[in-house]
Amino acid sequence: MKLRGKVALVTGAAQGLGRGFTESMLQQGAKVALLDIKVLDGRKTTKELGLKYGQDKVLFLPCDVTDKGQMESAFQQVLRHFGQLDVVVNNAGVTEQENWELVLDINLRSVIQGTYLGLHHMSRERGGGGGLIINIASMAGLIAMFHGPVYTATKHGVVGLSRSLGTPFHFDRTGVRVCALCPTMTDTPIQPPRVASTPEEQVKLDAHWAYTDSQGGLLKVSEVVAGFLQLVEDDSKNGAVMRVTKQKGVDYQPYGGGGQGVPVTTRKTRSKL
Ligand SMILES: NC(=O)c1ccc[n+]([C@@H]2O[C@H](COP(=O)([O-])OP(=O)(O)OC[C@H]3O[C@@H](n4cnc5c(N)ncnc54)[C@H](O)[C@@H]3O)[C@@H](O)[C@H]2O)c1
Ligand SMILES: CCCCC[C@H](O)/C=C/C=C\C=C\C=C\[C@@H](O)[C@@H](O)CCCC(=O)O
Repeated sequence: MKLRGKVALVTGAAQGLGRGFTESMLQQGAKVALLDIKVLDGRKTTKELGLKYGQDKVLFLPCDVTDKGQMESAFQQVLRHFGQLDVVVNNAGVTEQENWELVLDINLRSVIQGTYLGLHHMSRERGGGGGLIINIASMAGLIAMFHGPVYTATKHGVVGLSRSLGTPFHFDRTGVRVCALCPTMTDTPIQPPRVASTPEEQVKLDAHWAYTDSQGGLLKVSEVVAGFLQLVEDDSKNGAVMRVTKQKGVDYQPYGGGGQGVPVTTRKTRSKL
C-alpha cells in the first residue's frame, strides 16, 4: 500500500512503538489518528508530530481500547474527521502483571475488537474501500516467553487471529489484508527496570534481563518500524507473520504457506491498496 493520502488509526500511539509507527506513516504522507489512554502524553505527542508534519495530518483521540463504546466512537470520529480509513494498527499493549485479566483484555480482546471494527469500516462487502490491519504481537506470540505466561498466551492469540483473517476466504470479500508483527524485546517504556524493590521482584527482573541479553539485547524502535513499513507497503502479504529479531533482522515465520501468508486472493480484484 502506498501511504500518501491514506488515513491510519494507531492505538497506543502516545509513546514507544505506536509513536514510531505513527511517525513513519506521517513521513510517507499519510494522516494518522492517535488513540491512547494516556491523555496528556497523547496530546503532547500529537502536538509534536503536528508541528513537524502539519496539524491537519494528525488527530488525537483519548481512548481506552478495553472500552467498546470508546473504540466505536473513535473509529466514527476518525471517519468524520478525515473522511476515510485505510490502515488500522492495533498496537496498544501491556506486559505481564498480577492483574492477568487486564493483560488479556488489552492485549487480546481489544485487538480482536479493533480488528473487527477495522473490517467493519473498511470492508468492500460493506461499501468500504478495502485496506490493511496490522496487529502488533511479539516474538512471545511464536515462542514461550517463560516469564510471561499470560502475555505469551495473548500474543499467540493475536498471531492466530491475524493468520485466520488473513486468508483468501476473508480477503475475497473484504479487500482488507490482515498481518501480525512480532518483534523481540525493544527499547521502549514497556521494558522493566533492572533493579527491583523486593527480592521476589528481583528474581523476575533478573530472568527477564538475562533472557533479553541472551537474545542479543534490545532492538531499537527504528528497527521494528523498518519492518512495519515493509509489511505495509508489500501488498502481496496477507496473513503474514513478520518477525524482527537481533539475530535475523526482518523475516517471516515459516508456516505451511511459507510464513509469508497465503496468496492474497484467489481471484483478480482491482486493488486500491
Ligand atoms: N517493547 C517491546 O519489547 C515489545 C516487543 C514486542 C512487542 N511489543 C508490543 O508492542 C506494543 C507496543 O508496546 P511498547 O513497547 O511500545 O509499549 P509502551 O508501554 O511504550 O506503549 C504502549 C502504549 O499503549 C498504551 N495503552 C496501554 N493500555 C492501553 C489502553 N487500555 N487503551 C489505550 N492505550 C493503552 C500506553 O498508554 C502506551 O502509550 C505492545 O502490544 C507490546 O506488547 C513490545
Ligand atoms: C517486559 C516484557 C516486554 C515483552 C517484550 C516482548 O514482547 C517479548 C518477547 C519475548 C520473547 C522474545 C524472543 C526472541 C527470540 C529471538 O531473539 C530469537 O531467539 C528467535 C529465533 C526464531 C527462530 O529462529 O525460529
